[in-house]
Amino acid sequence: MAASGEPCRPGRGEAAAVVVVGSCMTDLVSLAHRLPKTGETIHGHKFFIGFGGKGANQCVQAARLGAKTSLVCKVGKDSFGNNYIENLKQNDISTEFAYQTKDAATGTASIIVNNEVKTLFNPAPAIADLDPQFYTLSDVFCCNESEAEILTGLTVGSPADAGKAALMLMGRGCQVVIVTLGAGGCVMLSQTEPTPKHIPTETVKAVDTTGAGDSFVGALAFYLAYYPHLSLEEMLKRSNFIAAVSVQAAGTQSSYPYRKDLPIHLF
Ligand SMILES: Nc1ncnc2c1ncn2[C@@H]1O[C@H](COP(=O)(O)OP(=O)(O)OP(=O)(O)O)[C@@H](O)[C@H]1O
Ligand SMILES: [K+]
Repeated sequence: MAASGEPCRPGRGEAAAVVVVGSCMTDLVSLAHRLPKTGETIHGHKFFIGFGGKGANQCVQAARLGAKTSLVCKVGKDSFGNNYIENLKQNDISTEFAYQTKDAATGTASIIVNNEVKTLFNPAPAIADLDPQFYTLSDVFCCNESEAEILTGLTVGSPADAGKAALMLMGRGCQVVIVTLGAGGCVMLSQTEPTPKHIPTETVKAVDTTGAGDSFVGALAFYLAYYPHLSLEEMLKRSNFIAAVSVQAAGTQSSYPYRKDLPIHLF
C-alpha cells in the first residue's frame, strides 16, 4: 500500500501481535420489504450506518478477543473516514498505520501477519487468476466455498468437495489451507497432514450470517498470534465457535463477541 496521505497517529506504541492489511468500509444499510427495480423509488423502514470492510472486521474481532492489533489501511479525508478512525480507536486498534487521503479507498483482500511472520491470507473477494505468489507466501490460506470454487474451478458444496479444492490450493504452495463451509464449519489440511479433515461447528439459530467469515478469520489470527502451541484443529474449533456466536446477532462488527462474554475454555 502506498503510504501517501496523513497517518492518524504518529507515535509508536507496544508492538502489535496481529497486524491486518485490508479495507475499511462504511456500511450504509437500508431495510426494505423488497429490492427496488431499476429506477424505482420504494419506502424503506429502517436505515443505519455500520462499520465494515473485511480487513477492519477481522481486526476488530481479534481485538475484541484481547489481541494487540494494528490496522494498515487508508480511508478518505471525510466524515466517514474520521468516524472510522474513531471506531478503530474505540476498539483499541492501533491507527499508527491508518492513513487518510482524498483518493478513494480500495481494499479487496487482507493479509494478517503476526510477530513470527506467519501469514494468514484471506483471498476475498476472489479472482481466478490470483498472483501465484499469494499461494507460496501464505502460511495459512483461508477461503470460503465460493472463493474456493473461483480459485480452483471445482464445485464446492460439501466437506468432501472442499477437501479436493483445498488439496489443489495446497498444491500451489500454501502450507495450510482452510475452506469455511458456513453452518458446516470448515475443512483443513496442511503439508504435514495432507488428508482433509472436516471440523463441524455448533448448531445455532442463525439470525444474520453477514460477517461470519471475517469473525472466523479474526479469531483464527488471534489464536495464531496468542496460542501458537494449540493444534490447528483446536484453533479452528474455537474459531468456529466464535463465528457461530456472530451469526446469532445482526450486522457485522456489531455482532462480534468480546472475550468477556465468551466461555473461559476458549482462552
Ligand atoms: N449458520 C451458521 N451456524 C454456525 N456457524 C456458522 C454459520 N454460518 C457461518 N458460521 C461460521 O462462520 C464461518 C465462516 O462462514 P462462511 O463459510 O459462511 O464464511 P463467508 O462466506 O466468508 O461469510 P460472510 O461472507 O457472510 O462473512 C464458518 O466456518 C462457521 O464457523
Ligand atoms: K452477524
